Amino acid sequence: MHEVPIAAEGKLRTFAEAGMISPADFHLARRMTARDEHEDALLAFALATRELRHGSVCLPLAEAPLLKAGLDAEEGAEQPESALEWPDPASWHDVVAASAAVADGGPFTFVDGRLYLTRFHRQERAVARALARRRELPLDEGFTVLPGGGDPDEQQDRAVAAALRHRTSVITGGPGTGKTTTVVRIINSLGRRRPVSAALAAPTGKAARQLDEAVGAHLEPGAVSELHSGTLHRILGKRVRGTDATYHAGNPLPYDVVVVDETSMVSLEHMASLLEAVGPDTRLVLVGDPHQLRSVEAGAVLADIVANPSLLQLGSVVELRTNRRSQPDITALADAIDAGDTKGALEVIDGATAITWHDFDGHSIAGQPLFRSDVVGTARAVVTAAGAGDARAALDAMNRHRVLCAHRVGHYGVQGWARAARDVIAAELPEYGMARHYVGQPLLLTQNTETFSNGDVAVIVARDGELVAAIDQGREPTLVPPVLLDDASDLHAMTIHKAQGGQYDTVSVVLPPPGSPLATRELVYTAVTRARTGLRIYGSREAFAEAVATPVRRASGLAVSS
Ligand SMILES: Nc1ncnc2c1ncn2[C@@H]1O[C@H](COP(=O)(O)OP(=O)(O)OP(=O)(O)O)[C@@H](O)[C@H]1O
Repeated sequence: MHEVPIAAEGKLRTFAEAGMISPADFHLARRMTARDEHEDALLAFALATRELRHGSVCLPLAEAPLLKAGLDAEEGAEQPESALEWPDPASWHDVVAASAAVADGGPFTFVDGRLYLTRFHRQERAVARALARRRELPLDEGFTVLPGGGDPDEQQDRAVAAALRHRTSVITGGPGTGKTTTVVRIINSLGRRRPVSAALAAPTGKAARQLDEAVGAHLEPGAVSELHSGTLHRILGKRVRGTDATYHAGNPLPYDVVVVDETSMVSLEHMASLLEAVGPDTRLVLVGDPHQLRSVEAGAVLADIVANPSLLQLGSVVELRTNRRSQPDITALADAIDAGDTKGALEVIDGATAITWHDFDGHSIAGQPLFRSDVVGTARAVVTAAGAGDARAALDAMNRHRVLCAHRVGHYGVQGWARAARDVIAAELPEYGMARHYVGQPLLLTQNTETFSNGDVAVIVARDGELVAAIDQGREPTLVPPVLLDDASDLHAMTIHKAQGGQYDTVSVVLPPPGSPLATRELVYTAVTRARTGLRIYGSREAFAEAVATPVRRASGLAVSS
């Protein structure tokens, strides 16, 4: 049974009962519109705020009847969605267009059949305008593409050439396709003429650090005069959330080149701030994998640009396709998932040696023999290294195997699988999990502080007879007293969302149950591409097929504008 706002009547009540709008959507829509607002207009406004919550920038009104019950729907709907009575399309359009809420200065904006919250429409226009301005900038023909050190790769050559030639370029590709390698070549090629100042940005502190390490280690001497790296927030000079950025149109970023990694996770709002702050003389290189899960907040600008490359100059969007890191079966599976080819994906799974399928219906996690050996083997290696005080080796051992779940709670979720893992390990390793902190304890940090970022990983190690927490921050882990990590969560399992940007030798993916609103193509793609050499999939074939057939819909005007 879905929560239904008491004040909802008539059509709004029916839609709330069906899980199509939440009480928050209803109240927000009501608060922003007139008391006597037409019922159908109110429905459109409530659906637009719901879609925003789910990551879309706008609601294309004509597509509203295709919407499914909310992502936060946990149980079956009282009213099946199919029984809902949608307003007649033409009169619905007219009623919304006539509402005072979409008039100039109103809280909503209705253009070309797309209904926005005005704030997001403004951000989208700002992104579109900035991209259009940058599309008019001259091409730079004078740079020479430096050869890469590895095997010939035509796409990588094209990507380097595109970034040298165009002020704005986009380099896409899955894990291991050479995105970082290409960024190094771009900066080295630019630096041949004169040393360049460069900023390396990413949506998370962890991704920014990884980029900094991977790129910094391979730059040619003298290629850069200055190299800054950090979260997009930090690079823009936003110290605290909500405060004004140091860099903006009136005070542009002082770099020759700005590289943004993991751009798929950048929201519309952050992209608007970034584009505003990048001056015409600064080269902008957006790097990422548009097939992954999107940003938590609204917008999917990277995917929009890939869907509508005319937003940029011709030839400035390049896709890298050769994965040199992951085992070929895993790459083949990722390709089939990405293509929405369920049958092909299942064939890859059945014929693969590196991938195993395990039917799981929500019962007896601990009864899965491979799960037992995966988690016990990993824990044994972590505990041995941690007991010997070798923090680096303990953290590396943690990357041997990772359990990734779609859900947070329940039998299919992180909670259930982490508990099962702890129990299975504790039965084999004495003292394991017996205290608040113990040798070999794997932790996921959930806060941003001066020392560490949300998403960082740590392990408890023994040093000189005491327990210390070693945070994985590059080659040299940072050591802190465990008490500083009191908010950390147990890392015997983690969500697929949190695993974005990371890779592990072997990954156990726990699919959501059939019918879960979380089951999407991007979720499964993100999960399987976290694996380098081995992949176990726990779930039902029905749930897998359902997810592969369900690409995430994120509506925006950018993807369709010209
Ligand atoms: N042309 C090439 N020839 C040989 N090896 C290559 C080539 N390009 C990349 N590699 C190697 O493939 C591996 C993956 O490359 P890289 O780290 O650049 O990929 P990526 O797309 O940035 O991966 P991720 O998204 O996971 O960070 C690295 O070990 C890199 O050295």
